[in-house]
Amino acid sequence: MALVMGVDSSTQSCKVVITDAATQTVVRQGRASHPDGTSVDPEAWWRALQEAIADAGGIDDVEAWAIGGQQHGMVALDAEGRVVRDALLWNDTRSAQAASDLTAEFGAEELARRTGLVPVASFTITKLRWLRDHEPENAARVAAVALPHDWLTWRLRGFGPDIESPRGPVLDELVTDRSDASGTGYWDPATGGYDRELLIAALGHDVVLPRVLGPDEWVTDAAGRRVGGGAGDNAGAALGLGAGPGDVVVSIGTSGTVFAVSEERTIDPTGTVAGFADCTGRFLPLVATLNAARVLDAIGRVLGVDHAELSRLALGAEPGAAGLTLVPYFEGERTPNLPDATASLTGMTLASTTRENLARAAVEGMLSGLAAGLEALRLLGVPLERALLVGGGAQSEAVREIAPLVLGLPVEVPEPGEYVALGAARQAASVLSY
Ligand SMILES: Nc1ncnc2c1ncn2[C@@H]1O[C@H](COP(=O)(O)OP(=O)(O)O)[C@@H](O)[C@H]1O
Ligand SMILES: O=C(CO)[C@@H](O)[C@H](O)COP(=O)(O)O
Repeated sequence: MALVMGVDSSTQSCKVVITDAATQTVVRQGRASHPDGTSVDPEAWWRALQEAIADAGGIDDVEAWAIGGQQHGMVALDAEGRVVRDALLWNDTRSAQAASDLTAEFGAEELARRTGLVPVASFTITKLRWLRDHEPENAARVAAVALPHDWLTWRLRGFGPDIESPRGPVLDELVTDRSDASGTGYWDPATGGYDRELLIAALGHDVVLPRVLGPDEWVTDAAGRRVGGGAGDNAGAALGLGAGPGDVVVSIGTSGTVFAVSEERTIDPTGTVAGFADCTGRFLPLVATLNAARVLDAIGRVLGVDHAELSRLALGAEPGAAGLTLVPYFEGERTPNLPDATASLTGMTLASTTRENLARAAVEGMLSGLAAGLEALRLLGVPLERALLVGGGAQSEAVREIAPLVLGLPVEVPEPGEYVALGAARQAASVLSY
């Protein structure tokens, strides 16, 4: 039996699955936590990856691997391969002004046409502009820019700055895949090439960027094993789920995302739908919100209850929560683009202000952002027949029951599983020709 490893290095944790390459059956798995915060030292992800691999029983018997991960984070490296500063994550909104500046300089339509994206603070290009404007000395030291999954792939292949990495800082060995490259804001989904003019406009100078591996391309690690190009986490989930035409994946993790696999690339000059690529050679129109599973975590904390009790409370209230409405912009918001917004609770009367209604308003408010995303996909002509609900928030019974009402689509909840890591494992199996 040939074994392969797939990884999901997500916002909150690192998950590893080791599967039978022929059947995709999970043989072993492991996980480790990531630190909180929107600005993180990538070394913490590297330690978590090693911990999760150890938790999964090691990879000595694995023949190929691939890593999926949270998208967009800026991992800036100097000429020696050292990280220049903590990575700015997809949910760090400090680059909101940089996003507006870049949009003003090039125009939303042109950027959507050239990259599939209209900049918001989540995208890597805005983080590079922020670095140029706010930390010019750090910006000047940047020799390469990678994304979280690119950097971890590079480290696990045996590259890196220190004696721990005997293969040395070979920046040209950085690789990525189409899906994550398409979230940078300086990659063109039409040509599959980087848009260096935009990169230079953002950072101020040219740098090494990871080579974009095609769906069946692979590199090797220090042990000679095949390594796939990996994936952004959403594209990884689409692959792991085997999502097809008519399916829309609704993922409730730290981010809320709705996305579909499409044969055609999408261009949305309003910026609501990101015109990402997937990791199989197709496209992945996607809408993302900054406020998803943590909305439930926050309201659970306020009510002093765990997830199970929060769910029970929410299901004890009527639809509409007697008019209590939570607009859950706790971390600002990305869709709609309101980086400085805060959350609000309205419709409070003596009658409506109950624990049950507050729990229900949290679930309904969080899902409403995703329903707006579905509508935006529908307006772009993406066929939507059923929703596949995944991510940590999908473990909530209340979310599962209320989702069809708010989303207005039949909702299927696949067997609980680490679909991003499973997608990465599927890619690893395919580079072994399974
Ligand atoms: N039963 C549950 N009900 C609601 N939320 C849950 C439940 N179980 C886990 N979560 C939440 O799901 C989130 C983690 O989901 P995950 O998809 O792994 O996130 P990410 O991919 O962003 O790291 C956490 O915020 C966690 O509290
Ligand atoms: O920014 C996006 C997609 O554009 C997010 O989906 C990130 O990729 C983080 O994902 P999770 O860790 O929340 O799953």
